[in-house]
Amino acid sequence: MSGYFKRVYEAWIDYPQRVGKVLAGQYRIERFLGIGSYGLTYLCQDVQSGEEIVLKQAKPSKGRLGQELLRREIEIMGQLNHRSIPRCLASFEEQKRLYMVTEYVKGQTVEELIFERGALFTEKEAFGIVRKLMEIVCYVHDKGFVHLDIRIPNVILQGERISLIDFGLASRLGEPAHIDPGADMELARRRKVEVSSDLYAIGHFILFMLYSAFEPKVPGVEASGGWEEELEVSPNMKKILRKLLQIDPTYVSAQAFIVDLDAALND
Ligand SMILES: Nc1ncnc2c1ncn2[C@@H]1O[C@H](COP(=O)(O)OP(=O)(O)OP(=O)(O)O)[C@@H](O)[C@H]1O
Repeated sequence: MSGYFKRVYEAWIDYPQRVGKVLAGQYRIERFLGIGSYGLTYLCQDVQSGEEIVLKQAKPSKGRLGQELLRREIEIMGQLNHRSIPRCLASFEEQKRLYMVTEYVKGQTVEELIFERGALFTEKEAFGIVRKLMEIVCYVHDKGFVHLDIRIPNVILQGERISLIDFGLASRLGEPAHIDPGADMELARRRKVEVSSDLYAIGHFILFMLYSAFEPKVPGVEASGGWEEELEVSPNMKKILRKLLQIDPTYVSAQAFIVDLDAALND
């Protein structure tokens, strides 16, 4: 199939289901939340309990691979039980399509806060948020998994509460990594099934928050030295960031990072 027809075909089969449709006789679609690499996500109402829930469907164009990845996500989420991770409530198949039902997390993603609401994070706020995030990340690691997709769209804030969502790429530690042989170094650092991949992703997560408050000294002119030149980061936090981002030898565990983080936060 030519590239053009493939794209048209995929857009057609991946077209979101209509608002108001009831799936499994229980979940009424209220709003289409988004389409990711492998799934379509809806906000639904559970007509039995009245609760809002999130329904994730494997992307039809991804065929068996999409179904397999969703099955994996269901299996992993079923092993996680933490108040800051949406619980997997059910899964079902309808018309040969697999669905996962999870709790709906209210609030805004860090991506929405920065890019839609214009939120500005100070260094203290950014590292304070990451300190809370690390409690969730440590729980995931202690359970024997890595998330592998810690990014600003996957962290939701609601007041003081913080949640980590989207376990679509999560893997069990020790499993082989699924890295495309053509992947660049950046992607390989994020996708290796190792704790360091989550820490590397957290380094970038922090940079996004710090850049929210960044104003170039000369408007429109980028510094050549990247974040180390552009951002005003305290020496302790800079050392931490260099380790997270693997510029300096990285942390051996999430716990080792937390020790440094706590020391810097209490400085
Ligand atoms: N449990 C949840 N509670 C609240 N919002 C959620 C939940 N799960 C997903 N979302 C939201 O639904 C939207 C789509 O999410 P989803 O994870 O399917 O795709 P994505 O993040 O856009 O892409 P990808 O899966 O490729 O990372 C996002 O805006 C996300 O914030």
